[in-house]
Amino acid sequence: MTKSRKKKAPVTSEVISARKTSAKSSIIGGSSSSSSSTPQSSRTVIRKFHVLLKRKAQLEKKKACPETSAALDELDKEVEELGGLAAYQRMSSIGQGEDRGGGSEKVFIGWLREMEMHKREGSTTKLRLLEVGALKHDNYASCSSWIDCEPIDLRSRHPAIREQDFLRILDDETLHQRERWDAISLSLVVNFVADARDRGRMLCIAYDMLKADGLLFLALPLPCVSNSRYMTLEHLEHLMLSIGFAKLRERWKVGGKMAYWLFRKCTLPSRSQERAIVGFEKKKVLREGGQRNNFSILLD
Ligand SMILES: C[S@@+](CC[C@H](N)C(=O)[O-])C[C@H]1O[C@@H](n2cnc3c(N)ncnc32)[C@H](O)[C@@H]1O
Repeated sequence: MTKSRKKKAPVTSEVISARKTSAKSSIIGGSSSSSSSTPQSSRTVIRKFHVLLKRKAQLEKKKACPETSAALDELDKEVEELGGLAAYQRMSSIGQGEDRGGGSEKVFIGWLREMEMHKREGSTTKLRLLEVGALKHDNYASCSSWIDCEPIDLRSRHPAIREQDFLRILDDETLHQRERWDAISLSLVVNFVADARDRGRMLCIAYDMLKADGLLFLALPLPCVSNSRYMTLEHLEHLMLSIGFAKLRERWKVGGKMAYWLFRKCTLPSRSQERAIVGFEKKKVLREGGQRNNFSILLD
């Protein structure tokens, strides 16, 4: 008897392999059609994107053959019909505003104020912030007297947003990005990356780019940590520590949609200054149950 496979509900988090040039060109080249902009329709479009782009990322990992290539073309067409990354970004900005009562930056700014970072006001050096995955260019405009923000994204929606793949930022040596930033924001970006090892790599790149004691703001959809087979709040905290990030703040509520953390870059504990990846290089089931999602972050 054949076992009927139950379709898993898509996790809002597991999205596309935007890193890949092929993916980038097809997704970014979207025609920005797409539906109306009610919160409900924006969520539907986002969900459709996530499903399509996750399938695309899975196919891209397969060995090249005519069937795979035809299936990829078909997926590209469907993504294109939805409007490409342009439509995804537009819908994200609508949906997120509604769901969260504004952008994540409000949480981050609140924490920075609590830590009296705004008292840099009047001093000659502003807090240098790299905002990765910026839908808007002016999220931190209200703090421009003490925050100097550089927004970047895979696809820029404004001339002030630099088009840059964060996963490739260190390849460009002319930028001298290493240990240059006081703070980095990764809000709903890590979960956008389809590959678990690329997610880990993203966090390690953030570590390398921060100055000593620099701050990392991380925001994820809560189910990524509250309902994943492979991830718990505690596991995330341990993983971050093994990269070299100590938790300063955390915010989420039971039944909520979002989870936020603030980490401080600390000196790596081992003598060789290498990351301790033991326990984080392979997926391990941490939660049983049928209705779980598969979100994970791996280090190598
Ligand atoms: C869901 S939106 C989140 C936007 C915003 N940060 C927020 O919290 O509302 C994710 C954004 O991250 C961008 N993004 C994803 N991967 C990226 C990467 N590797 N480098 C730069 N931007 C990336 C996407 O293009 C998209 O605009």
